[in-house]
Amino acid sequence: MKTSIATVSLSGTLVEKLASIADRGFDGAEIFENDLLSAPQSSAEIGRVMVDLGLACTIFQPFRDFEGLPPELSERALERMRRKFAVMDDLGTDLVLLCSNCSPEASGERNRLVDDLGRIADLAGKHGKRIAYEALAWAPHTSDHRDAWSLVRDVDHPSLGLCLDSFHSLSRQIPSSSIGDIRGEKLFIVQLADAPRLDMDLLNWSRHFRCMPGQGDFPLAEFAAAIRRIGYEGYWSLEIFNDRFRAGSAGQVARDGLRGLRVLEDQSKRLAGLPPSLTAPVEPQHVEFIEFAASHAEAQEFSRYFAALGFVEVGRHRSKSVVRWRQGDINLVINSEPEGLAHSFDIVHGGSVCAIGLAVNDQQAVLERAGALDVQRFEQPVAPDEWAIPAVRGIGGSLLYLVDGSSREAMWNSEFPEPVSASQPRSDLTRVDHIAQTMQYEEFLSWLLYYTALFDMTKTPQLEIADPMGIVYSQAVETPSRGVRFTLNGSMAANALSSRFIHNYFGAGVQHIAFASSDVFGAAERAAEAGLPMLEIGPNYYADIEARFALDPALVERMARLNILYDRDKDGEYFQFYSRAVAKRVFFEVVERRGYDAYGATNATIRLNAQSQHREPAGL
Ligand SMILES: O=C(O)c1ccc(O)c(O)c1
Ligand SMILES: [Mg+2]
Repeated sequence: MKTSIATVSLSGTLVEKLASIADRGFDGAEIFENDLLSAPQSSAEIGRVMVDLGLACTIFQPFRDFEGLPPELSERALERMRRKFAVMDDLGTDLVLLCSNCSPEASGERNRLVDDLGRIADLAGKHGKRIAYEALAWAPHTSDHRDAWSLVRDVDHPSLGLCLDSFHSLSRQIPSSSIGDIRGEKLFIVQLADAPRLDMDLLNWSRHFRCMPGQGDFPLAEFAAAIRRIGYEGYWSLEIFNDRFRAGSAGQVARDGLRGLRVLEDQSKRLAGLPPSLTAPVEPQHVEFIEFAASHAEAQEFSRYFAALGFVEVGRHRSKSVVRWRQGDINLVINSEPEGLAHSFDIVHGGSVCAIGLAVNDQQAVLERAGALDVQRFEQPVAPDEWAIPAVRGIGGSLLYLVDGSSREAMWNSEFPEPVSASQPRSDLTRVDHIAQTMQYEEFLSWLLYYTALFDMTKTPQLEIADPMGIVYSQAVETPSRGVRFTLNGSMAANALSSRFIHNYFGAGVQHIAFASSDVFGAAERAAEAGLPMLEIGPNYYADIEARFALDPALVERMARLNILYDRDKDGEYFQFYSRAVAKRVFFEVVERRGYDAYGATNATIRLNAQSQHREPAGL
């Protein structure tokens, strides 16, 4: 697959954009005219920069408002086009993008459109140039790629072809099967963008909300597969108009773009019956362990919470200052080593989660996919007799260990041989239900793509949750069998809990951990008795759910006493309670799912308000 990205997708000056694009490994770049107009370099100099960087100029764009104009305007537009050909010579491209006409002066009369497109194609041909005609979704006359194709087909000129842009086609829900009618050699360029499904006007949706393949809701794999089936051999070019991306790091956006493109390449090849280009994604089975970095004092605080929740310290590492707590299938590891990654993590963030271990049945497959998708591998020296667990970098510099599902018992026995406590863990908590990670709003889509690209995981729709200090965006990524679930949270509001977390914590990280229980009432009862600092929920909530869900008053009374929250949907019922936060950072949740598959989003507002009671007066 020949890859490209439009310069309009990234932040920075034109030369910086091109450097980031080349750095990440794209084959080419679309030069957006505005970027060129505002650059201090001449077009010839930009052309040389691209050659030096090894980037092809895949297309020069856009050229607007040509076909269907009154004759005198049409002549002027032709002259404008002629001048652009000189710029294209400097840039080293023969391809220019012509957007369907949006001018109020344009006619939609078909014969005129065919004639005009024929004239501009002739002109291009004389200059050795080619024109890719694109139907803008909001254009008054040609807004559908099927219409654009019928014009291109009827003009039937070697210098006129089509540009397919997934945004314009999929925002209008044009069936991708219609691409089958296009002749492959007449498709001059493919532009790709994903987008969230939004109910808004097409132009603003396109100019502000496009995102990288895999970050939105469009059926891009079908779109791309249909293009493969007609034998398209040209560039696949990302064209992402998004305010957030243009405000963010060009390197990160370019990396995510290429990551999304590689995944799309693989998915579309599989759909089109071609050999896949990536190792198939692996479904992580479950969370094998969660590792906390903590000083000795912080370790005591964590231990107090763990013990109250029914965990027991079952082992000490044979050579390191690391202990293992256990209950059910949950392993919590506290690392208080005076050096190494956990220690650096503790210095930066304070006691917190520095690593997560996911059990997988094919470590090698995950590593291969990580390598192909530019996910950073983490390697550290291991002692000769130490169990080496491969890891990749995750959120906020934390680690994601890939634990071999078949040898995990042997791993625990070898690394934590010493039994510590004679007492048995309670059986209130069975497994890790989900892990909530909080990040800057700007990183949100990036981490969403990280999980869904690397693993066999899909995302739920994005939710907006009302924090008393602003809106928090929340979205989950989960495996098909729900063995692993992460919820991602980010906010633009400076004082929302998620933003206070990032501020307090110096970066993105795990904000809470939810454990599954098959007896949430018993678990809450015993945790409270054992002194777990509970998050208290006010009485109005309980009056409301009793009425809203027609619940038995005796049950509601019990929930109120134990601070248990409730939700119900078509699938089933959800019960949940929360601890207070350890050192104002990480907190714990216990959930019982009775057929329910979501995360109690309506209760998140209640929880955020309850937590906001504990906010420090300074606003932290
Ligand atoms: O929003 C626009 O005007 C615009 C311009 C060029 C494109 O290729 C496009 O898809 C949209
Ligand atoms: Mg486009």
